[in-house]
Amino acid sequence: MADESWRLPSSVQQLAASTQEPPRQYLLREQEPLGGNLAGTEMPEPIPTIDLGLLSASNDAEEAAKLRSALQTWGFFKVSNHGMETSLMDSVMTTSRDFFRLPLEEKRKYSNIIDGKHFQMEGYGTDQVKTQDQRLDWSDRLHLKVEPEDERNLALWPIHPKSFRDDLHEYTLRSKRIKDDVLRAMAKLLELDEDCLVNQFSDRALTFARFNYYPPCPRPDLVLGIKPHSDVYALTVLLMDKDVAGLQFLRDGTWYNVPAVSNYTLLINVGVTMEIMTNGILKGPVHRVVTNSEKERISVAVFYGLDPEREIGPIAQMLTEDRPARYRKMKVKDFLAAHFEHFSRGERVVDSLRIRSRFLHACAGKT
Ligand SMILES: O=C(O)CCC(=O)C(=O)O
Ligand SMILES: [Fe+2]
Repeated sequence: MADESWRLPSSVQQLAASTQEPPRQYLLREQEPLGGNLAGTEMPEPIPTIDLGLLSASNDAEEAAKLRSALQTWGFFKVSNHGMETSLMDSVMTTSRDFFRLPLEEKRKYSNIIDGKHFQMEGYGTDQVKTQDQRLDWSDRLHLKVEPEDERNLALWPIHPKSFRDDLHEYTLRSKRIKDDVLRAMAKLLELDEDCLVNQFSDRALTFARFNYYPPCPRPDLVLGIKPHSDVYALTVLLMDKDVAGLQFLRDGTWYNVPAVSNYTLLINVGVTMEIMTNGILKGPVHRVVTNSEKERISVAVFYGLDPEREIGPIAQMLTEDRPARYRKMKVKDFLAAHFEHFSRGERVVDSLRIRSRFLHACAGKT
């Protein structure tokens, strides 16, 4: 039988502890589609920061203008005055760190590989390896479905550290309020009904939490923590490591470093689902994570997606005669499956959904 062991890469954390030479599958190729130089450029301005309290309580015009500019220029921004206590963010970070410090056998109880061979989206491990020549990321992760709540697979929710489950539950309740406030502010900017975007997320909508762990890497010049991608869901709320930087966003062909700041930061970014729903007005920015030779790094991402059983496509209120649908409709679960195929090849799923411009012109010409 053919050797299929390449489908089951070892934990990167374990690899990092035992090697000075990352294996070939982790190394950047000569021709990288989105640039092989991993040293990013400093952002030309501080990360745009939106006072969410001010924006949602009084619809402050200055904050709304800042949000518009952040969305147009970067597709991501930091939120302040968001109602999430520092102690909760600290707890989530500490619990995440404690989880990754557990012995491998303990973490493997939550493995994303079933029966030693089948990959599932949820659980502890690495990304799915689909082809033998796929470039691998220098990170491990724990990926959990948080909503719908009745679909939580608690067998994959760690019981050590003890506070893990409660912290995650509490954290995602708070994070949901932030997501709703951001969606309302975005709807206003787009001149939609205030609840138009919030209402796209029914009680069957998906929420995932992903705990990313990047061990120190002996070759940060050649190895990425996460390959370039746009997040597939609608919105991401990212809790960043306050001590170690690594995240970079691509803008006009340049990779910009998101600096680490000394207190906990919640970064919000648009994902491809939102790009499609807004008919391309909002863009899911491409980002990646670089590695660090000395320090480990942790981030916690909460992803907000739609009900997998519904269709994804531009929302009706975003379409006009001058701006017909740019993306074809598709069932959300098929769209997500297509995304994971594209991601493993370092491509963006949204490009495959685009309605070709010739067709667009033909539609625009119709009365
Ligand atoms: O670790 C980070 O800062 C970003 C992680 C990320 O891009 C993701 O989980 O999709
Ligand atoms: Fe991401």
